[in-house]
Amino acid sequence: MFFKRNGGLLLEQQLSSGEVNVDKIKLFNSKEIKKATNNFSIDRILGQGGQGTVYKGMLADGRIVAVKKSKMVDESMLSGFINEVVILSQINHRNVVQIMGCCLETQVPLLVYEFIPNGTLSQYIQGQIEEFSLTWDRRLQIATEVAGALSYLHGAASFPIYHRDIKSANILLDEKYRAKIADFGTSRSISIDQTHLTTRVHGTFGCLDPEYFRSSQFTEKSDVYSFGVVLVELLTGLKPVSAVTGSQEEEYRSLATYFITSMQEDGLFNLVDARVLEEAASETEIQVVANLARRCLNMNGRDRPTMREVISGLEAVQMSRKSLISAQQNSEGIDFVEDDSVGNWDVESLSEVSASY
Ligand SMILES: Nc1ncnc2c1ncn2[C@@H]1O[C@H](COP(=O)(O)OP(=O)(O)OP(=O)(O)O)[C@@H](O)[C@H]1O
Repeated sequence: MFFKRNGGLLLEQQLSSGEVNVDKIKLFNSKEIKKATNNFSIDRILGQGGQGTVYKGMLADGRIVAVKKSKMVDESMLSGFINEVVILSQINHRNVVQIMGCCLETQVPLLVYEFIPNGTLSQYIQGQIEEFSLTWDRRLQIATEVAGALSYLHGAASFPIYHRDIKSANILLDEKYRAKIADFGTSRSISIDQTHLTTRVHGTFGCLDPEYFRSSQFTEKSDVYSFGVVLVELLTGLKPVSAVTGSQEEEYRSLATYFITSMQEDGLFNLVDARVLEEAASETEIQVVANLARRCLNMNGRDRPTMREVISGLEAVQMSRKSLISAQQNSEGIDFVEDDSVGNWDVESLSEVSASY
């Protein structure tokens, strides 16, 4: 009965139509999941989101998993769950969280993912996890990884997939602090939704493309906008939306607007996180990343870069840094391994290319 009510028939239909990668999706039984999560014990809760609660669990074979339990039952939310199964089953990318299967024979549907141990990017940016602060190199690496995953979703997968809710709270960090994009509940693939038109606007305030908000037309450039907000968070260490202090009524400031205005008024460096200012080898590095972020946040989607362009901008900064470190080690007489990918990057060549980013 629950299997039917939780969209099991819809999933079976997708399975038989070949839209779901059957090898990747295991249908778990409820006993297995109850045992794995110690009957959904409170001390196993990893986090709570709009769609439900996520628990840590251990399967009988010893694998550690994250189990998302929906907080519905509202019929309209069911499609979000099945949607996430269908989309994730088709994605194979090292920077996208892997789905392992689902369980539909419980009162509410359950999704089972690989467990990602180091929390969310937003927790680090906002200093909620104090024992580890993100270096400038790690921030650049995370941004490049997320950009790589989005570029894959937009173009390299067998058909385009739009995430539609990119934000630092949906970027998980693994044991080596590598990024994994999570939460595909509202994502869409073009093969499922040919029109790209949606009646309900999905996304998160502060991270949502204003053009999509006006038109209800979601494009790959809407994900690019949300990525721009993440890039600004990494540069500044600020939240996407924050309450304006001292205001009588509830007033909120959008980081994207604040950032663009500050750049226009030559105030970029007042906004940049202290750690980034300290660790960047030159202001040009920060300027290149800030210019990229500004372009991602363009009001007009057509004027935003593709994720591919964003990757080459970020890689230019990373290569310039690597090249600088090699040169420093060389001048200090430290042995270093020649890295051909680095090339002859220096601050000047980065300055030259910075205009194009
Ligand atoms: N695979 C995972 N491994 C470890 N922790 C996870 C995993 N998936 C989710 N979490 C934790 O659970 C929290 C909520 O997850 P998620 O954002 O997917 O839920 P949601 O209900 O869909 O949220 P949203 O409000 O963004 O729609 C995350 O912020 C994270 O802390």
